[in-house]
Amino acid sequence: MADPTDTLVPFAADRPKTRLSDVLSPAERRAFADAMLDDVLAALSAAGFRPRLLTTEPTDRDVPETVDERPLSDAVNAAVAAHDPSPAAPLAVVMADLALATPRALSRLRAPGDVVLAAGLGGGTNALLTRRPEFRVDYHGGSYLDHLRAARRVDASVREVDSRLLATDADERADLAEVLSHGDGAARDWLVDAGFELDTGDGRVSVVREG
Ligand SMILES: Nc1nc2c(ncn2[C@@H]2O[C@H](COP(=O)(O)OP(=O)(O)OP(=O)(O)O)[C@@H](O)[C@H]2O)c(=O)[nH]1
Ligand SMILES: C[C@H](OP(=O)(O)O)C(=O)O
Repeated sequence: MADPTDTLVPFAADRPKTRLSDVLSPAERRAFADAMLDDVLAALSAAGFRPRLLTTEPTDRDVPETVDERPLSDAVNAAVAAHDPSPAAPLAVVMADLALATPRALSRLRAPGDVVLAAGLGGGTNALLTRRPEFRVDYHGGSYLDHLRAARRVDASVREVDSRLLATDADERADLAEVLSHGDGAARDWLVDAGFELDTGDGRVSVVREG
């Protein structure tokens, strides 16, 4: 087993998954976000990562956590600076809504390189690992390309991890079909218990909610 890799897991505990407001109530969005976080933390631990929540408000989880109310990028960059990453002590950042992430897929973040990036659908950055103290994150608004540029600015080598399992984050209604189709953890169970089913009509599979 590789040395435990310190890993930040950003978690918007106070206002999760607003883009799912069309299908979930505020309480349901928090419950679904918690279920996905359960899955991510389990997969990280199974892969030898040492997670620390970077949360907007305290949680009652048995996981080390840092509470930081600042916007996502500011909070993550402060934690990166405090960690001072190096090849001997890399730092990973893995989003809490990667409902399909497996230990095998997450282990690919340990690829060689100064900065390892796993893209998210829609131009985001769902997971990364940095071995360079100068690298800083810039989330939202097509962050994947921003992170490629940020790596170049500090002359950091980049390894890109092409993984459907890491690229799938549950942001919008259409993503729920991916979780129902391919998930096998708490997030999928939550959707089934909430009455979601696959709608296998013509074209791409979507979801319907019974009851
Ligand atoms: N600590 C912290 N985490 C955040 C913040 N915003 C988002 N996150 C987390 O970062 C990851 C990616 O977040 P997004 O998909 O952009 O936002 P989200 O809150 O999950 O969903 P939306 O509200 O629909 O944008 C998720 O794990 C979020 O919980 C923030 O301001 N602070
Ligand atoms: C955090 C953000 O997620 P998105 O807004 O792309 O879902 C990003 O990956 O830059």
